[in-house]
Amino acid sequence: MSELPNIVVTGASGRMGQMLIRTVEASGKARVSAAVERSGHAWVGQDLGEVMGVAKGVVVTDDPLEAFATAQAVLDFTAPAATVEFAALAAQARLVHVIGTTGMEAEHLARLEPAARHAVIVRAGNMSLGVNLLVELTRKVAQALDADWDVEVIEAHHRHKVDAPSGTALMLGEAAAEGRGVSLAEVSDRGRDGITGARDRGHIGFSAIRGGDIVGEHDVLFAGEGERVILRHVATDRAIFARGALKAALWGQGKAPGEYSMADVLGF
Ligand SMILES: NC(=O)C1=CN([C@@H]2O[C@H](COP(=O)(O)OP(=O)(O)OC[C@H]3O[C@@H](n4cnc5c(N)ncnc54)[C@H](O)[C@@H]3O)[C@@H](O)[C@H]2O)C=CC1
Ligand SMILES: O=C(O)C1=N[C@H](C(=O)O)C[C@H](O)C1
Repeated sequence: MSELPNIVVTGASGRMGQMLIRTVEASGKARVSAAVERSGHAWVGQDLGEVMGVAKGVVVTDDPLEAFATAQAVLDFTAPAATVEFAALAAQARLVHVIGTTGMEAEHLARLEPAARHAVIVRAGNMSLGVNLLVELTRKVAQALDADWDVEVIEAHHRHKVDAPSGTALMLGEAAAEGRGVSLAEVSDRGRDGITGARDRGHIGFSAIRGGDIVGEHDVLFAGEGERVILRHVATDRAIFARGALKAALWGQGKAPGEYSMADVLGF
């Protein structure tokens, strides 16, 4: 019997699910004890050793309750409706729930609150070290520059991405708004089209590009009169998100119940 922490990966067959399984198994710090997919998915009932060539003996299940029963953490990069269901079950089992899922609306976030009263949740729209550093830099630059500098967050992702702006773009927009001491909800400009009128001073704009296999690129543009400052992160490998998620799962062990961010995990 292994002494390593048991980790469940939900959305096992997904782009991130597969990366998470490989990262956990290669880490030597934890083991994949269960893998969950949605009912009806072709992977349900299959051994990971057969479908992925790693974690032999782990049979993909569509029963999260059973999967969570013997684990210490769950890495969840799926979809908002699934994530809120997993949060309730993870709280019952007192697992650390690492949530990478983006596109969460207010009603989804509200459903995390009762779960966070009983268990540790670490949630971030981006789990990479570089992006979380960029968030801190964005807050600082926004603090230093006044509203004569227009802030625009520009992101690019692969053609399969279903939500926009990206979770990362929203984190960056929030950081810029915090730096300026304003509420993002009041100054956010999303999806300009047609005769929009001139740009409002102090607003924070968002633009989303979707195409090909782009892993994830984010620019925060501060556009002033006669000069521009651009902060940029480019992801070339999904392993950066998986490494952050595993770090969060290990960090969360023994912490008091509550919702935490990657900034907490990284000590920023
Ligand atoms: N926070 C971060 O660092 C990152 C977050 N993401 C986010 O992670 C999410 C997933 O991204 P991808 O892996 O690219 O998507 P994907 O579509 O490749 O994978 C999602 C997986 O979740 C599964 N799923 C959906 N509902 C389920 C349910 N009820 N039970 C079990 N499995 C279920 C799907 O079958 C699919 O295999 C997205 O919201 C994305 O934005 C992606 C990369 C990094
Ligand atoms: O869907 C993706 O792929 C990604 N999603 C996250 C987001 O919405 O920001 C993180 C990363 O950019 C990749």
